[in-house]
Amino acid sequence: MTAKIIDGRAVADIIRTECSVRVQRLEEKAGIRPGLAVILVGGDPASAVYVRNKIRACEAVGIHSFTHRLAETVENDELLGLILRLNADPSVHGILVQLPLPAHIDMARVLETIAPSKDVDGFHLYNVGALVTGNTVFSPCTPYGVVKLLEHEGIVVEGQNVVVVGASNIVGKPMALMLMARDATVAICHAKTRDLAQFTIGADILVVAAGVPGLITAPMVKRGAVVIDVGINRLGNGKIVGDVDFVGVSRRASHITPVPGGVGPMTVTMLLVNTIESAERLHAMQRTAA
Ligand SMILES: Nc1nc(=O)c2c([nH]1)NC[C@@H]1CN(c3ccc(C(=O)N[C@@H](CCC(=O)O)C(=O)O)cc3)C=[N+]21
Repeated sequence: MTAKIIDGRAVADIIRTECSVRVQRLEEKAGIRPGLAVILVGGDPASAVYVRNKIRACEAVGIHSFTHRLAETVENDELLGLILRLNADPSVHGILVQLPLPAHIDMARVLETIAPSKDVDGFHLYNVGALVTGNTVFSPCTPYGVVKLLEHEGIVVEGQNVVVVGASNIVGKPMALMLMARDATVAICHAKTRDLAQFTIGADILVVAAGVPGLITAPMVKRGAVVIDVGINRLGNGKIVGDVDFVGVSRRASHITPVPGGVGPMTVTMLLVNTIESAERLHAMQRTAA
């Protein structure tokens, strides 16, 4: 068997076109342009590239972007003060603080200061709780992107055995919750899991977000499985690879996502979707209040 390669850029393009239409409609009906504020602390080159990509993606669909670059040495209070001002700014519908943050910054405090109604990453505890209980406000962008990729490929989740490798707050845990909400049977594996292969071999759908290049090899994958690779690892030679041995696993899986060009472009796209949804929701709330 040779797997179908799921083209994340193509699906992202379709959704971005839908985004442009929604932005235009909001402009015509309500005179509102969705706005996203991105806060970047420090000069990490990878973060700078990601932020630039997010800004470019916003502009392409007509979302207003506001970038705030703060020094590596910024004090907690200054960052928190900026967030409070953005919370109160009616032209801002989404606030994203690029992670990771420098060690002296209290990340939990930062995430809890973002107004839940503008938390387009879905990292605020309120939004985490909403996701757990099935009252989702904002789905975290990467797992949301995976769900949309599966939908676009016509891959049924209900009743399937899904294994998520990686238990981070940003990907693994919300991914498991979102798939449970869609009636999959979900197991989560992590760095302390004994005999990882014993779990992965049973997966109809295998989602890998461990950050370990080459972690998943062909013998660990069931024939005909759907394999979603969330990993992004930069090797010594500058090459970017996922967590899955793409060539080997392609011979066993029915579908596989490449890196780059798989989940990554979807992450940015779902940020756009969340920002537009936020603008629509905040606008509807203001009308109710008026
Ligand atoms: N508050 C916050 N929210 C985030 O969503 C967030 C973050 N912080 N910190 C960093 C991670 C990483 N992330 C990616 C987004 C897009 C690609 C992406 O577009 N990748 C392309 C290009 C890969 C490349 O060439 O580097 C691809 O996979 O095809 C990757 C990674 C969002 N993150």
